[in-house]
Amino acid sequence: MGQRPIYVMAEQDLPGLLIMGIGGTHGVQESLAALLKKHFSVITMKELLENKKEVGKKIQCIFVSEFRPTIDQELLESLPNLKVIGNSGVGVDHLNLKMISNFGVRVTNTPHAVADSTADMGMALMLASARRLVEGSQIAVSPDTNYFAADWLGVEVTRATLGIIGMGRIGYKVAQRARAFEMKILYHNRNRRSQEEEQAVGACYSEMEDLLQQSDFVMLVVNLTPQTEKLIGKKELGLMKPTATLINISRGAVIDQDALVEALQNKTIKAAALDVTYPEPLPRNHPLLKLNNVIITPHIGTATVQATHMMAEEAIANMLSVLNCQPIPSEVFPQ
Ligand SMILES: O=C(O)C(=O)CO
Repeated sequence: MGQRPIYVMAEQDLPGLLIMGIGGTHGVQESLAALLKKHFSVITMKELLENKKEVGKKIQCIFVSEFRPTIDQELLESLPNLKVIGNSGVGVDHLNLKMISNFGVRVTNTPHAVADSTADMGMALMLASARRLVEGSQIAVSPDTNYFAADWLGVEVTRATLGIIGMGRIGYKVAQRARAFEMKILYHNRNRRSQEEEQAVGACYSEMEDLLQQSDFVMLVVNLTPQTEKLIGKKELGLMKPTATLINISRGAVIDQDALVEALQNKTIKAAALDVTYPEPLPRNHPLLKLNNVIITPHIGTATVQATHMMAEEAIANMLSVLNCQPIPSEVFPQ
């Protein structure tokens, strides 16, 4: 087959792309915008709102940034030529997939680009909690210099038991990392991994109950769906060891937060390390913020230079596939 000619399109001929985050471009760094501009005629929310009728017609794609903005019926009605929403990130719980598909619009996500950075975050939270990094850092910079390491004993992650709930791409990457720490790895997932995949990381499939009872660290890596909402509640927390730590890198709503506060206050479990909460950010008077056995980070699982770029690249590839009627690498369907 001969090589296809490459057409360089003039900017005005590029497909219109609306970039959505807070305030349109906010959160989409300059270099990212430059990357998107290579393939699309980039339109901000401000520009759309200034001239909905004319600008709305040009938009064929929406790039949804990590700020997870709301895409409602009114917006979709104003974009008659919209074909695809390219979500930058794997979780699409902020999108009403059924409503969007009723408009004949495809949704794509970026499961490959997020996997390493999110798995790293899970490990970082586990280590930080086990070794009391946040408390240690606060002590080290406090006016009190009269402290002893023996007062700040942590626990070792090495050779501890890790229970991974959700063994998709990210969960599996966590297992690969945990193997290097010689951890005993249990996992629970809708679908069991193949024997080869289990053996490659030394992970054993486990029922939820057993996993919760045996693990020193329980890490949540599931998607938020109606089936996983409040997956971890009072009963599940009650099954965990009093010495165990709960780590969440999925979505806040996967945990019944009131039950978690109670479990942490009553020392039903030892600690929690959360990159995600419900809502985000938590109200400043939320009881979780007052507990010293909790580490909370502001949903930064994919907040790395590399992941941000890879996510944009994966989203671009997805959106261009839709526009060019080619197989779509990562399409999300309504359940
Ligand atoms: O990819 C996502 O959806 C994330 O939230 C990563 O933290």
